[in-house]
Amino acid sequence: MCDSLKADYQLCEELGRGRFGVVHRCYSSAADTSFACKSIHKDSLSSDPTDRRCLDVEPKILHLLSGCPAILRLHDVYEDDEYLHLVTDLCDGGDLYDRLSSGIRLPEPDAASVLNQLMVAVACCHRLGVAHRDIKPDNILFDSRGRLKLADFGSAELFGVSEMSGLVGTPYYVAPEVLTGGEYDEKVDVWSAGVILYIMLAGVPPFYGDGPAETFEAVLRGNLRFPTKLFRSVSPEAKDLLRKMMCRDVSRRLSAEQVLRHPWMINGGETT
Ligand SMILES: Nc1ncnc2c1ncn2[C@@H]1O[C@H](COP(=O)(O)OP(=O)(O)OP(=O)(O)O)[C@@H](O)[C@H]1O
Repeated sequence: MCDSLKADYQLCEELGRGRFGVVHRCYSSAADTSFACKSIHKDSLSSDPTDRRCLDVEPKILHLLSGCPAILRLHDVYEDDEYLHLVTDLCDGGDLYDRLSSGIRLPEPDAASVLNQLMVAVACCHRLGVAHRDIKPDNILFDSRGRLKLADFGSAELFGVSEMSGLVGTPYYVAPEVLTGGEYDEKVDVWSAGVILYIMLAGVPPFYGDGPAETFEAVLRGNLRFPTKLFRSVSPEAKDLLRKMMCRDVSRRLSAEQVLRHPWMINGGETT
């Protein structure tokens, strides 16, 4: 354990474990507040360059985004021979994955409130030249007051400096242009957020198959459908927004800012 971390924070209970490390609650007596401390064990990262780049990229990008609302804020970074420790906002209100995992469907105003906070975060990333590239319910956390915090920037990339390419993301949420192997832009995040909106309203993802390969196939070739059984009570305005977020033609897909200005968002999901 890093001495300078111990001097600044008291390490408390474990909150969870990921592939590369463990997350604890930590308490700062100076600030009289609790934070989360993610400790990444450097040896647990394979020699895979994609895994190793998380060590560099995540703290740099979180630092760059530190003024953005609705993004997990990085407060401190500590490093020793074995570990990298990232001290961030504490999100003890759970994540969107847990809220949706029972196939629960949210009323439109609740879905609009989640999407609004998510798109404020995404629009801020895009203004600063950052594409998240792995937007999914597990990476959408809530603090104790229920405020949304977009997390996990280990797959994020700066665009504008060079073109983005490479297969990153998670099967249900990945945009089709990522799968075709060419270059793509930050609108991959709008597609993923559209998939999340669909799941919030329908309780199931728009594209899925038996296993990742079939899901990729469905993302690449499937039509966006609104089965009557699931969408009978969903408003035409919400369906219009879904079509415009999951538009295969990237030039016609809405930007994050345009999503925030869509009538369904402006009306907070309240329809007449
Ligand atoms: N800021 C936080 N506040 C509260 N709990 C957190 C916070 N960050 C992570 N956690 C908890 O710790 C667990 C592990 O988080 P971590 O970011 O290491 O991995 P992950 O994103 O779940 O998985 P992976 O990194 O393997 O893709 C999470 O599932 C969550 O329960």
